Amino acid sequence: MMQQYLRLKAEAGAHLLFYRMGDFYEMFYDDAVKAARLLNLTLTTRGASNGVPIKMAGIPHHSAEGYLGRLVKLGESVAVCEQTGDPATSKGPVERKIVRIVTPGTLTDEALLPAKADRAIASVYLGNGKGEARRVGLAWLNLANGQFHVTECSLALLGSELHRISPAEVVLPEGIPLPVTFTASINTSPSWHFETANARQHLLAHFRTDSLAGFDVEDMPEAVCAAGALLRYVSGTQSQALAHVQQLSADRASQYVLLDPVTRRNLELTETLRGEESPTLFSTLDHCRTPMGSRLLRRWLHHPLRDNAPAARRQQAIATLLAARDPLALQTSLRPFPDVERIAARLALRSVRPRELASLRDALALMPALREQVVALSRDLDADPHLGSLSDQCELDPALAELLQRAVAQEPAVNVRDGGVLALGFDEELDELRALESHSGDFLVKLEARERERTGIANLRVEFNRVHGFFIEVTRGQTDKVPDDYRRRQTLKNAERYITPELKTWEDKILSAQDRALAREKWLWEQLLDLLAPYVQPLARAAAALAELDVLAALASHALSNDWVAPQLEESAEITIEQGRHPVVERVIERFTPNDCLLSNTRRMLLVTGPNMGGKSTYMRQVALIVLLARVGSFVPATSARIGRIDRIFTRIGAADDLAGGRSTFMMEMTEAAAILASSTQDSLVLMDEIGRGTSTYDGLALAWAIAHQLLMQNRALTLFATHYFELTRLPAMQPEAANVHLAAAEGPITGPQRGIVFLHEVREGPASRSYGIQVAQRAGVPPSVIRMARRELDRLEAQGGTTPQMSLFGGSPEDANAPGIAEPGWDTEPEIVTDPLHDALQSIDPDVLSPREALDALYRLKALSPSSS
Ligand SMILES: Nc1ncnc2c1ncn2[C@@H]1O[C@H](COP(=O)(O)OP(=O)(O)OP(=O)(O)O)[C@@H](O)[C@H]1O
Repeated sequence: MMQQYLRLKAEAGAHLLFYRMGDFYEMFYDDAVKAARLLNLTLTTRGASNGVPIKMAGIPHHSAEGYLGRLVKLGESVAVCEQTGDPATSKGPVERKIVRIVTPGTLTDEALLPAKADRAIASVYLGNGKGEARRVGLAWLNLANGQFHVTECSLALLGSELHRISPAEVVLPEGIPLPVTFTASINTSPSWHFETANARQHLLAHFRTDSLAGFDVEDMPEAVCAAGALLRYVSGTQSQALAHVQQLSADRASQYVLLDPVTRRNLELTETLRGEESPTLFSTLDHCRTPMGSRLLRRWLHHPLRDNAPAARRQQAIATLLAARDPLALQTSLRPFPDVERIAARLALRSVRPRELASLRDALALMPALREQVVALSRDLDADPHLGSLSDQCELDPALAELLQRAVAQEPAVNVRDGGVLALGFDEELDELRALESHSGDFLVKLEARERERTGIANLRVEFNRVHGFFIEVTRGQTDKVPDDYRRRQTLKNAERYITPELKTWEDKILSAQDRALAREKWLWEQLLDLLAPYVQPLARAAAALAELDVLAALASHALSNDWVAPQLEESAEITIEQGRHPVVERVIERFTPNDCLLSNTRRMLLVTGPNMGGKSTYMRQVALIVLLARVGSFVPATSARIGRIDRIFTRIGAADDLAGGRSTFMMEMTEAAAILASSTQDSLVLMDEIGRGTSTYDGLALAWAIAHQLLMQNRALTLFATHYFELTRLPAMQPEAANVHLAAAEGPITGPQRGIVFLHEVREGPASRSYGIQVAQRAGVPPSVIRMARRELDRLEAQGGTTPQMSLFGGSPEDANAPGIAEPGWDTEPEIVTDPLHDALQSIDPDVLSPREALDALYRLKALSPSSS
């Protein structure tokens, strides 16, 4: 047996091997140690190999799904091996085979999949070029709905693309590490699977075509390599052909508004910065009634569209639903629909469950009414072509509904192996076998009456149990009345159990009828799956339409209840928002103050100033989210908005240490800024929040200045630049394409909850007049003695005028910011940094090499340079 195990383990490779033994799946050697640790199982031993006991851990087969789910969540893959031979006829160990491989990216079982999120598997293939010329091919497959995509990008964009696709598992050629940081389960395939000829051949064989021309991927050689290898890997994990994977679609970078990983995180699209599920943009908008709708909404939010036409189609459909005041009615009609998308996929993989087919049957009965509802909408309102085409997509051959009606039991059992899943009348032979079973009750009652009369034993009973089958039970006091043809079957404390020739004959007949009925039902089920196979593609199309209707209705109902409007989509990059709100924050605070935003060809940068807690970050994020929503095709939280074609959204907001990646806060900040400077264009929206604050004031201010300069003059991106450096507010005076705005605040009462400062959260033109840092600190509960001291220090610094590091950097004071005629650093030249002799002297000291005497001298020198000593 161990030989057989070792052969199968070699086949399973790095995957854990669940080795079926009776009612258990056993794991041995290192697999047992690992599984025991991950699943908290008891580690035992069985036999020995070379004198060393073999480690073993096991799980009951009936609870395997739960354990599989836990392992997959931890990023493990499992090869499941079953007994395929008949133990009765086997010589030696019964034949076993690996029947499926469960990996994090190839799940299709409902119990293991999250309902509202996709779990795709991706493969990455690195081309041969160098630097920018090096292309990366990416392919990804969502096995639970059959969608198969490819794309190509530069190495620099690989991280962004992986975050967009968000696969649970990545497959790489053996020996090639993933060249970017990305959290997923990593598995490998032989490198030759990725070779062009092999990969193409595999794809052609799968799609049964002579060329890939029909898929429009001929100009993506690296992606084709990745796709071929991926399909081969995934096929290897399933015991079925991937019949539902019928299309290969090319994603082109120009289709979507590009969002880098940091921006996806900062905008809290589907996960908060703390990694929670809500409140996020997705959790706020997810009024979908079906899981497939929720998954599509999630995909839409991560794929804002660059072109206006497809976004406008969605917007128009939402407007149509709103004009008919119908989103709620449509949502009510959608609610009873099951997850048709995943049912269609499992149908293709022949792993569909009886109850799923029953729910599909019930859903199909509702389909005509739903279609009529959508058609009526588009007809009443001068025909909305998009809604019309979604309704057409939902049209299915009535033969499908009829077949399911005929075949599937009204309330089928959970598993086919339990029987009772096919409807009465579907198959004559099955009905006869079942009739035999159901008549058995009658027969037994009659037999019992007859035997009581024959033996004179009034309390004689005919019964059945799983272990002993049918028997006649006689209490101990009556056993002397038992006739000769009774054979003893079992002795209990107070009774004897018997069998008679007549009862034995009956038992054989019934049990064989049960077996035959089960076998017949299993066979018929397979036939049914064959009959349903041609409907997989139409069902997948209908599921896609249902999902889209669900998302459109959800967005419409959110727009209706929150007063959102349809943004006008423009060809040129511009952002005009009147009375905009933050879509998530407006739901959680009572009175949200709306704000405008204007960014255009002649007003490309807004320098946003204002106190801490004033609302700068909220304002910037709300602008980005309104742009993103508009590009998704949704309505937006504003009284009016005009949003142009934006190619990318970049954000540099706050910063977290990347301790795992070995980068400090400041390093992260600069890495992100570098990426923005390298890639933003005049069609990009850039949010920069307090860049440069992670280092000394001089360095920080100088960097912030230079970065703002570059963004405005070179990249020419539409930029919101929040800063506490007042010096930057001078830019507009020198460069009219920049403008100052600030978040207004007012001095509050000395005491009470509003003490020190009142935040108005209102965006006003012009720079902030002061920073209110001390007032915010006071509100935060910094002790009064510290606040008093800070105030004194501030008064002293202000009295000195122009000696704060910020002011000295560029000369002059912030009050002069917009005053004409002041000598400014040349906009086109580097800002001149005025140095501080005390600071310079300090910098030149290296304490590690000074003798005590030299240290004392240095201290005197510094003291002499200090301003207060003069
Ligand atoms: N427009 C608004 N209307 C009402 N409340 C708002 C508005 N904008 C922000 N707020 C509230 O003010 C709080 C602070 O906002 P935000 O974090 O945007 O300030 P900030 O200026 O970026 O602060 P810091 O500079 O300290 O990061 C938010 O938690 C929010 O509740």
